[in-house]
Amino acid sequence: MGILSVPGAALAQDASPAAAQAAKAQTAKPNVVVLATGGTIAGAGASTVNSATYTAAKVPVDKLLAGLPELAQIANVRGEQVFQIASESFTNDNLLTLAKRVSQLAKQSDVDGIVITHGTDTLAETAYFLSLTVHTDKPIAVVGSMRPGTALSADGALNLVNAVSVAGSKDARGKGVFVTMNDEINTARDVNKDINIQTGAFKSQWGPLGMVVEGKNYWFRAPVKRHTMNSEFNIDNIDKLPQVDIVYAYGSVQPTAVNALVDAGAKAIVHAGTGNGSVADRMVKPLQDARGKGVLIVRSARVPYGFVLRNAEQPDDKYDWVVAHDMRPEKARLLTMLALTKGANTKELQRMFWEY
Ligand SMILES: NC(=O)CC[C@H](N)C(=O)O
Repeated sequence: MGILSVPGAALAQDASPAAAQAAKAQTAKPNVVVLATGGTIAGAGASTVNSATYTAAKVPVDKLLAGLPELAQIANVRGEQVFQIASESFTNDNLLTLAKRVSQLAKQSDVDGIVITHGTDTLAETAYFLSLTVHTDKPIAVVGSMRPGTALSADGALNLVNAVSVAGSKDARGKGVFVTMNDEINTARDVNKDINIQTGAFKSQWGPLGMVVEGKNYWFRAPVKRHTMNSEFNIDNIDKLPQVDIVYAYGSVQPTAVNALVDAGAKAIVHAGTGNGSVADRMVKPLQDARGKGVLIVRSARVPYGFVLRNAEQPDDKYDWVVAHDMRPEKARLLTMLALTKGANTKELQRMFWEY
């Protein structure tokens, strides 16, 4: 019998073997908490043809869950409204609040898995932050949608059902934090929003871990990088994140932004370089000067795929710079902030970029 066809609790009154089995299946259902933060998955548009023109973060979590009776067949689900915002407005404080709540819930014996509903714009950042900071082997699935629930072919309902299904499954334990959208199970570390108008928006350059179909997970690989239980960062011990900013490279770029950010107190600057993390000739000295003032310099690339090699393009050893490996600038920023909470130097930060 498929997981979606387990009979309801009402049968538990009946003493027949089938009813007893059904009652057992009922009590054996995992307990999954859905933490809602907003985004399109909680969005609403004026008409069914509004797939891209709508207001995000409108529908409260209880209404979202009530609209999906399928969830009750998979898990005992309850919701909590943590925020109701569009994810481009997420702040470091939002990350801390959310991760601390996830960590608290993960410690509860009556919680088997956690789902976070989230706007898609910064969803991959939040997922990576959770995978770096929450110490648990319980599955955490971060999910959003590309179309509001009011649109034709809305994707949120199935994405959410799949997220609950993955978060409630035993075979997802110990595999970290996932992004479950468009039937794929991607690992938080690798996944990014690569398309801004289609439902297949989330991609990992190293491929998905697996797929979830009709309530069953099909795994093809597992993450090899450090996460959750094996992370040296623990959200329970982090109350503040340092200022780390990103400087974007482009033709004719000038040092204005780097200098302003150093003056504004940035503790590290992630340089989103061209190509293989290359740095314009006129930017090298300002970045070296920033490093001279104690600011960490992380060389990443604005190119979405591939990775940045140490001492290629720039003499990182000589300048005491760090390379972000395959981390996109916005994810490199998160790891750098966390490293700084531990007082990491450039050598330690570089080690972290290889390991996480
Ligand atoms: N598809 C979405 O969720 C995008 C909506 C909004 N920009 C957000 O990230 O919350």
